[in-house]
Amino acid sequence: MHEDDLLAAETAHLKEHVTAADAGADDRAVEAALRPRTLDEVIGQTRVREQLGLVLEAARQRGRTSDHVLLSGPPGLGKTTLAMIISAEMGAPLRITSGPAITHAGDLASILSGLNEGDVLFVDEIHRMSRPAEEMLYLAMEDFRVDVVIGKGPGATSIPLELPPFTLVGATTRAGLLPGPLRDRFGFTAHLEFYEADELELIVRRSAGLLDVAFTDGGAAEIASRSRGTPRIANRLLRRVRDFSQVRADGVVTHEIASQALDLYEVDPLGLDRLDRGVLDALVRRFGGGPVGISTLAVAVGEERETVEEVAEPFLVRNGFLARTPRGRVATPAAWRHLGLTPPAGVGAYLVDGSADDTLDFS
Ligand SMILES: Nc1ncnc2c1ncn2[C@@H]1O[C@H](COP(=O)(O)OP(=O)(O)OP(=O)(O)O)[C@@H](O)[C@H]1O
Repeated sequence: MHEDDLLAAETAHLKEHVTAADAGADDRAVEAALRPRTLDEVIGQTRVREQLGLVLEAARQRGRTSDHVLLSGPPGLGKTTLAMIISAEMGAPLRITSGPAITHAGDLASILSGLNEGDVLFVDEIHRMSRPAEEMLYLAMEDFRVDVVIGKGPGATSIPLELPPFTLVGATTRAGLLPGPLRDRFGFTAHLEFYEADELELIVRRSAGLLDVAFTDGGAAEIASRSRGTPRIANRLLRRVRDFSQVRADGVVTHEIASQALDLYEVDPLGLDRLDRGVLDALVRRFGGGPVGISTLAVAVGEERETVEEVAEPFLVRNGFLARTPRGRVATPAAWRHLGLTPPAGVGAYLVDGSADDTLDFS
Protein backbone atom coordinates (compact mmCIF):
# COMPACT_ATOMS: atom_id res chain seq x y z
CA MET A 1 0.00 0.00 0.00
CA HIS A 2 1.17 3.57 -0.68
CA GLU A 3 2.39 5.49 2.40
CA ASP A 4 -0.45 8.05 2.17
CA ASP A 5 -3.03 5.28 1.92
CA LEU A 6 -1.50 3.60 4.94
CA LEU A 7 -1.73 6.84 6.90
CA ALA A 8 -5.34 7.38 5.83
CA ALA A 9 -6.22 3.81 6.82
CA GLU A 10 -4.54 4.30 10.22
CA THR A 11 -6.36 7.60 10.81
CA ALA A 12 -9.68 6.02 9.85
CA HIS A 13 -8.99 3.16 12.26
CA LEU A 14 -8.08 5.59 15.06
CA LYS A 15 -11.19 7.64 14.38
CA GLU A 16 -13.37 4.54 14.61
CA HIS A 17 -11.77 3.76 17.95
CA VAL A 18 -12.32 7.30 19.26
CA THR A 19 -15.92 7.36 18.03
CA ALA A 20 -16.63 4.07 19.81
CA ALA A 21 -15.15 5.40 23.07
CA ASP A 22 -17.00 8.69 22.64
CA ALA A 23 -20.32 6.86 22.39
CA GLY A 24 -20.03 6.08 26.12
CA ALA A 25 -20.08 8.81 28.73
CA ASP A 26 -16.69 7.81 30.06
CA ASP A 27 -14.05 10.56 29.85
CA ARG A 28 -11.28 8.07 30.69
CA ALA A 29 -12.18 5.89 27.70
CA VAL A 30 -12.06 8.86 25.34
CA GLU A 31 -8.81 9.99 26.90
CA ALA A 32 -7.30 6.56 26.26
CA ALA A 33 -8.60 6.49 22.69
CA LEU A 34 -7.09 9.91 21.94
CA ARG A 35 -3.58 8.81 22.94
CA PRO A 36 -0.90 9.10 20.26
CA ARG A 37 0.31 5.60 19.31
CA THR A 38 3.81 6.33 18.01
CA LEU A 39 6.61 8.75 18.89
CA ASP A 40 6.00 10.54 15.58
CA GLU A 41 2.40 11.22 16.58
CA VAL A 42 3.43 12.79 19.89
CA ILE A 43 3.05 16.56 19.78
CA GLY A 44 5.58 18.74 21.64
CA GLN A 45 8.23 17.42 24.09
CA THR A 46 10.66 17.63 21.17
CA ARG A 47 13.81 16.92 23.14
CA VAL A 48 12.34 13.98 25.06
CA ARG A 49 11.00 12.53 21.82
CA GLU A 50 14.36 12.74 20.12
CA GLN A 51 16.32 11.36 23.08
CA LEU A 52 13.87 8.53 23.71
CA GLY A 53 13.72 7.75 19.99
CA LEU A 54 17.49 7.27 19.99
CA VAL A 55 17.46 5.05 23.07
CA LEU A 56 14.81 2.80 21.51
CA GLU A 57 16.34 2.73 18.04
CA ALA A 58 19.77 1.81 19.44
CA ALA A 59 18.27 -1.01 21.48
CA ARG A 60 16.36 -2.28 18.44
CA GLN A 61 19.50 -2.22 16.29
CA ARG A 62 21.41 -4.19 18.90
CA GLY A 63 18.53 -6.63 19.29
CA ARG A 64 18.44 -5.92 23.03
CA THR A 65 15.82 -4.70 25.46
CA SER A 66 15.91 -0.96 26.01
CA ASP A 67 17.49 0.63 29.09
CA HIS A 68 15.12 1.36 31.96
CA VAL A 69 13.31 4.67 31.52
CA LEU A 70 12.10 7.12 34.17
CA LEU A 71 9.41 9.60 33.17
CA SER A 72 8.83 12.49 35.51
CA GLY A 73 6.52 15.48 35.45
CA PRO A 74 3.14 16.77 36.61
CA PRO A 75 -0.04 14.74 35.92
CA GLY A 76 -1.57 14.64 32.45
CA LEU A 77 1.53 15.49 30.42
CA GLY A 78 1.83 12.11 28.72
CA LYS A 79 3.77 9.68 30.95
CA THR A 80 1.36 6.78 30.45
CA THR A 81 1.16 7.62 26.75
CA LEU A 82 4.96 7.41 26.45
CA ALA A 83 5.09 4.11 28.34
CA MET A 84 2.58 2.66 25.87
CA ILE A 85 4.59 4.04 22.97
CA ILE A 86 7.81 2.49 24.31
CA SER A 87 6.14 -0.90 24.39
CA ALA A 88 4.63 -0.43 20.91
CA GLU A 89 7.89 0.80 19.39
CA MET A 90 9.81 -2.10 20.91
CA GLY A 91 7.10 -4.53 19.77
CA ALA A 92 6.94 -5.79 23.35
CA PRO A 93 3.95 -6.46 25.61
CA LEU A 94 3.22 -3.87 28.29
CA ARG A 95 2.51 -4.83 31.90
CA ILE A 96 1.01 -2.08 34.00
CA THR A 97 1.07 -1.61 37.75
CA SER A 98 1.46 1.24 40.19
CA GLY A 99 3.53 2.09 43.27
CA PRO A 100 0.61 2.14 45.72
CA ALA A 101 -0.41 -1.37 44.57
CA ILE A 102 2.99 -2.73 45.61
CA THR A 103 2.78 -2.73 49.37
CA HIS A 104 5.03 -5.75 50.00
CA ALA A 105 8.18 -7.02 48.36
CA GLY A 106 6.17 -10.19 47.64
CA ASP A 107 3.76 -8.21 45.42
CA LEU A 108 6.67 -7.08 43.30
CA ALA A 109 8.28 -10.53 43.26
CA SER A 110 5.13 -12.03 41.82
CA ILE A 111 4.87 -9.34 39.12
CA LEU A 112 8.54 -9.72 38.19
CA SER A 113 8.45 -13.49 38.10
CA GLY A 114 5.58 -13.34 35.59
CA LEU A 115 7.58 -11.27 33.06
CA ASN A 116 8.79 -12.66 29.76
CA GLU A 117 11.95 -11.62 27.95
CA GLY A 118 11.65 -8.10 26.48
CA ASP A 119 8.43 -7.17 28.34
CA VAL A 120 7.95 -3.54 29.30
CA LEU A 121 6.87 -3.13 32.92
CA PHE A 122 5.21 0.21 33.61
CA VAL A 123 5.12 1.28 37.25
CA ASP A 124 3.07 4.45 37.64
CA GLU A 125 3.63 6.56 40.77
CA ILE A 126 6.82 4.63 41.39
CA HIS A 127 7.74 6.96 44.28
CA ARG A 128 4.89 5.46 46.30
CA MET A 129 6.20 1.90 46.34
CA SER A 130 7.08 0.38 49.74
CA ARG A 131 10.73 0.53 50.84
CA PRO A 132 11.37 -3.27 50.83
CA ALA A 133 9.90 -3.47 47.31
CA GLU A 134 12.16 -0.62 46.22
CA GLU A 135 15.18 -2.51 47.47
CA MET A 136 14.09 -5.61 45.60
CA LEU A 137 13.69 -3.52 42.48
CA TYR A 138 17.32 -2.26 42.60
CA LEU A 139 18.60 -5.80 42.17
CA ALA A 140 16.01 -6.70 39.57
CA MET A 141 16.87 -3.64 37.45
CA GLU A 142 20.60 -4.16 37.64
CA ASP A 143 21.13 -7.92 37.66
CA PHE A 144 17.73 -9.23 36.50
CA ARG A 145 17.53 -11.24 39.68
CA VAL A 146 15.52 -11.10 42.90
CA ASP A 147 16.04 -12.76 46.23
CA VAL A 148 12.77 -14.17 47.46
CA VAL A 149 12.71 -14.60 51.23
CA ILE A 150 10.76 -17.63 52.43
CA GLY A 151 9.70 -17.86 56.08
CA LYS A 152 10.34 -15.50 58.97
CA GLY A 153 12.88 -15.03 61.75
CA PRO A 154 16.03 -17.13 62.11
CA GLY A 155 14.60 -19.90 59.92
CA ALA A 156 14.04 -17.59 56.92
CA THR A 157 15.86 -18.52 53.75
CA SER A 158 16.46 -16.50 50.66
CA ILE A 159 16.07 -18.10 47.25
CA PRO A 160 17.62 -16.32 44.26
CA LEU A 161 15.33 -16.11 41.25
CA GLU A 162 16.68 -15.28 37.79
CA LEU A 163 14.55 -12.92 35.70
CA PRO A 164 14.47 -12.49 31.93
CA PRO A 165 15.78 -9.11 30.69
CA PHE A 166 12.94 -6.57 30.75
CA THR A 167 12.53 -2.82 30.52
CA LEU A 168 11.21 -0.94 33.51
CA VAL A 169 9.38 2.29 32.76
CA GLY A 170 8.76 4.24 35.95
CA ALA A 171 6.54 7.31 36.11
CA THR A 172 6.58 9.85 38.88
CA THR A 173 5.22 13.28 39.62
CA ARG A 174 7.99 13.69 42.22
CA ALA A 175 11.39 12.55 40.94
CA GLY A 176 12.92 14.23 44.01
CA LEU A 177 11.21 11.68 46.27
CA LEU A 178 12.88 8.68 44.62
CA PRO A 179 15.86 7.35 46.55
CA GLY A 180 19.16 8.00 44.75
CA PRO A 181 20.00 4.30 44.21
CA LEU A 182 16.67 3.77 42.42
CA ARG A 183 17.01 6.91 40.29
CA ASP A 184 20.56 5.94 39.32
CA ARG A 185 19.44 2.61 37.92
CA PHE A 186 17.40 4.21 35.15
CA GLY A 187 19.51 4.50 32.00
CA PHE A 188 17.39 7.36 30.71
CA THR A 189 15.33 9.96 32.55
CA ALA A 190 12.87 12.16 30.72
CA HIS A 191 11.48 15.19 32.45
CA LEU A 192 8.21 16.20 30.82
CA GLU A 193 7.56 19.93 30.73
CA PHE A 194 4.26 21.78 30.55
CA TYR A 195 3.27 22.32 26.89
CA GLU A 196 3.37 25.64 25.08
CA ALA A 197 0.08 27.11 23.82
CA ASP A 198 0.92 26.41 20.16
CA GLU A 199 1.60 22.73 20.94
CA LEU A 200 -1.66 22.46 22.88
CA GLU A 201 -3.45 24.02 19.95
CA LEU A 202 -2.16 21.22 17.72
CA ILE A 203 -3.35 18.69 20.29
CA VAL A 204 -6.81 20.31 20.41
CA ARG A 205 -6.99 20.31 16.60
CA ARG A 206 -5.97 16.65 16.40
CA SER A 207 -8.50 15.61 19.07
CA ALA A 208 -11.27 17.75 17.55
CA GLY A 209 -10.60 16.09 14.19
CA LEU A 210 -10.86 12.62 15.74
CA LEU A 211 -14.01 13.55 17.67
CA ASP A 212 -15.61 15.22 14.64
CA VAL A 213 -15.94 18.57 16.39
CA ALA A 214 -16.20 21.56 14.06
CA PHE A 215 -14.01 24.45 15.21
CA THR A 216 -12.47 27.71 14.04
CA ASP A 217 -8.81 28.69 14.55
CA GLY A 218 -9.85 31.05 17.33
CA GLY A 219 -11.83 28.30 19.08
CA ALA A 220 -8.89 25.88 19.13
CA ALA A 221 -6.53 28.64 20.32
CA GLU A 222 -8.85 29.67 23.16
CA ILE A 223 -9.13 26.11 24.50
CA ALA A 224 -5.35 25.67 24.21
CA SER A 225 -4.58 28.86 26.09
CA ARG A 226 -6.79 27.85 29.01
CA SER A 227 -5.48 24.27 29.29
CA ARG A 228 -2.82 24.87 31.98
CA GLY A 229 -0.08 23.57 29.70
CA THR A 230 -1.60 20.06 30.00
CA PRO A 231 -2.86 17.83 27.15
CA ARG A 232 -5.25 15.91 29.40
CA ILE A 233 -6.92 19.18 30.36
CA ALA A 234 -6.98 20.34 26.72
CA ASN A 235 -8.86 17.18 25.73
CA ARG A 236 -11.25 17.51 28.66
CA LEU A 237 -12.01 21.16 27.99
CA LEU A 238 -12.57 20.38 24.32
CA ARG A 239 -15.34 17.96 25.29
CA ARG A 240 -16.95 20.45 27.65
CA VAL A 241 -16.82 23.21 25.03
CA ARG A 242 -18.29 20.79 22.52
CA ASP A 243 -21.24 20.18 24.90
CA PHE A 244 -21.75 23.92 25.25
CA SER A 245 -21.58 24.64 21.52
CA GLN A 246 -23.97 21.79 20.78
CA VAL A 247 -26.58 22.85 23.36
CA ARG A 248 -26.30 26.63 23.27
CA ALA A 249 -25.07 27.32 19.73
CA ASP A 250 -24.76 25.72 16.31
CA GLY A 251 -22.12 23.12 17.21
CA VAL A 252 -19.14 25.06 15.89
CA VAL A 253 -16.44 25.84 18.46
CA THR A 254 -15.51 29.47 17.88
CA HIS A 255 -13.39 31.76 20.06
CA GLU A 256 -16.53 33.32 21.51
CA ILE A 257 -18.19 29.99 22.28
CA ALA A 258 -15.02 28.52 23.81
CA SER A 259 -14.54 31.52 26.01
CA GLN A 260 -18.18 31.57 27.20
CA ALA A 261 -18.08 27.83 27.89
CA LEU A 262 -14.82 27.99 29.82
CA ASP A 263 -16.04 30.93 31.89
CA LEU A 264 -19.04 28.79 32.76
CA TYR A 265 -16.77 25.92 33.82
CA GLU A 266 -14.71 28.34 35.96
CA VAL A 267 -11.51 28.04 33.98
CA ASP A 268 -10.06 31.53 33.89
CA PRO A 269 -8.36 33.17 30.88
CA LEU A 270 -4.91 32.05 32.06
CA GLY A 271 -6.11 28.50 32.61
CA LEU A 272 -6.23 28.63 36.41
CA ASP A 273 -8.95 26.36 37.76
CA ARG A 274 -10.74 26.39 41.10
CA LEU A 275 -7.92 24.69 42.97
CA ASP A 276 -5.24 27.02 41.55
CA ARG A 277 -7.28 30.07 42.43
CA GLY A 278 -8.17 28.62 45.84
CA VAL A 279 -4.48 28.20 46.66
CA LEU A 280 -3.64 31.75 45.58
CA ASP A 281 -6.68 33.12 47.35
CA ALA A 282 -5.79 31.40 50.65
CA LEU A 283 -2.17 32.44 50.35
CA VAL A 284 -2.99 36.09 49.69
CA ARG A 285 -6.16 36.70 51.70
CA ARG A 286 -5.63 34.43 54.69
CA PHE A 287 -1.87 34.46 55.06
CA GLY A 288 -1.06 37.94 53.78
CA GLY A 289 0.86 36.50 50.83
CA GLY A 290 2.98 34.10 52.93
CA PRO A 291 5.40 32.66 53.63
CA VAL A 292 3.30 29.68 54.66
CA GLY A 293 4.04 25.95 54.81
CA ILE A 294 2.51 23.68 52.19
CA SER A 295 0.62 21.58 54.76
CA THR A 296 -1.07 24.65 56.24
CA LEU A 297 -1.93 25.84 52.77
CA ALA A 298 -3.43 22.44 51.90
CA VAL A 299 -5.60 22.48 55.04
CA ALA A 300 -6.75 26.00 54.17
CA VAL A 301 -8.02 24.88 50.76
CA GLY A 302 -9.39 21.57 52.08
CA GLU A 303 -7.17 19.42 49.88
CA GLU A 304 -4.52 16.75 50.39
CA ARG A 305 -1.01 18.14 50.66
CA GLU A 306 0.07 15.94 47.71
CA THR A 307 -2.64 17.39 45.47
CA VAL A 308 -1.59 20.96 46.20
CA GLU A 309 2.07 20.07 45.82
CA GLU A 310 1.84 17.90 42.70
CA VAL A 311 -1.07 19.41 40.81
CA ALA A 312 -1.49 23.10 41.64
CA GLU A 313 1.96 24.19 42.70
CA PRO A 314 4.07 23.26 39.63
CA PHE A 315 1.73 25.23 37.37
CA LEU A 316 1.58 28.23 39.69
CA VAL A 317 5.38 28.29 40.10
CA ARG A 318 5.92 27.91 36.37
CA ASN A 319 3.61 30.81 35.64
CA GLY A 320 5.20 33.08 38.21
CA PHE A 321 2.31 33.21 40.69
CA LEU A 322 3.93 31.38 43.55
CA ALA A 323 7.50 31.03 44.82
CA ARG A 324 9.07 28.51 47.14
CA THR A 325 11.33 30.06 49.74
CA PRO A 326 13.14 28.44 52.68
CA ARG A 327 10.39 29.79 54.98
CA GLY A 328 7.45 28.58 52.90
CA ARG A 329 5.30 29.44 49.90
CA VAL A 330 4.94 33.07 48.93
CA ALA A 331 2.54 34.78 46.51
CA THR A 332 4.26 36.87 43.85
CA PRO A 333 3.06 40.34 42.84
CA ALA A 334 1.49 38.68 39.74
CA ALA A 335 -0.66 36.52 42.04
CA TRP A 336 -1.99 39.57 43.90
CA ARG A 337 -2.75 41.28 40.62
CA HIS A 338 -4.42 38.17 39.18
CA LEU A 339 -6.84 38.25 42.12
CA GLY A 340 -7.54 41.92 41.40
CA LEU A 341 -5.53 43.15 44.42
CA THR A 342 -2.62 45.55 44.73
CA PRO A 343 0.53 43.84 46.01
CA PRO A 344 1.80 45.43 49.23
CA ALA A 345 5.17 47.18 49.06
CA GLY A 346 8.05 44.77 49.53
CA VAL A 347 6.30 41.74 48.00
CA GLY A 348 8.70 40.23 45.53
CA ALA A 349 11.90 41.06 47.45
CA TYR A 350 12.57 37.31 47.76
CA LEU A 351 12.57 37.09 43.98
CA VAL A 352 15.58 39.37 43.69
CA ASP A 353 17.48 38.44 46.84
CA GLY A 354 17.95 34.92 45.52
CA SER A 355 16.20 33.15 48.40
CA ALA A 356 13.45 31.73 46.17
CA ASP A 357 14.58 28.34 44.99
CA ASP A 358 12.42 26.06 42.91
CA THR A 359 14.87 23.20 42.97
CA LEU A 360 14.67 22.51 46.68
CA ASP A 361 11.88 20.62 48.37
CA PHE A 362 10.94 23.01 51.16
CA SER A 363 8.00 21.85 53.22
N1 LIG B 1 2.26 14.81 23.45
C1 LIG B 1 0.95 14.55 23.35
N2 LIG B 1 0.31 14.73 22.19
C2 LIG B 1 -1.01 14.50 22.10
N3 LIG B 1 -1.79 14.10 23.13
C3 LIG B 1 -1.19 13.90 24.30
C4 LIG B 1 0.20 14.10 24.47
N4 LIG B 1 0.52 13.83 25.74
C5 LIG B 1 -0.61 13.47 26.36
N5 LIG B 1 -1.65 13.51 25.50
C6 LIG B 1 -3.04 13.24 25.82
O1 LIG B 1 -3.24 13.60 27.18
C7 LIG B 1 -3.92 12.58 27.90
C8 LIG B 1 -3.18 12.30 29.19
O2 LIG B 1 -1.96 11.68 28.93
P1 LIG B 1 -1.36 10.58 29.91
O3 LIG B 1 -2.45 9.75 30.52
O4 LIG B 1 -0.30 9.87 29.17
O5 LIG B 1 -0.74 11.50 31.03
P2 LIG B 1 0.11 11.07 32.32
O6 LIG B 1 1.28 11.99 32.40
O7 LIG B 1 0.37 9.62 32.34
O8 LIG B 1 -0.85 11.45 33.48
P3 LIG B 1 -0.98 10.76 34.92
O9 LIG B 1 0.37 10.74 35.51
O10 LIG B 1 -1.93 11.69 35.61
O11 LIG B 1 -1.58 9.41 34.65
C9 LIG B 1 -4.02 11.40 26.94
O12 LIG B 1 -5.36 11.21 26.63
C10 LIG B 1 -3.36 11.79 25.65
O13 LIG B 1 -4.31 11.71 24.62
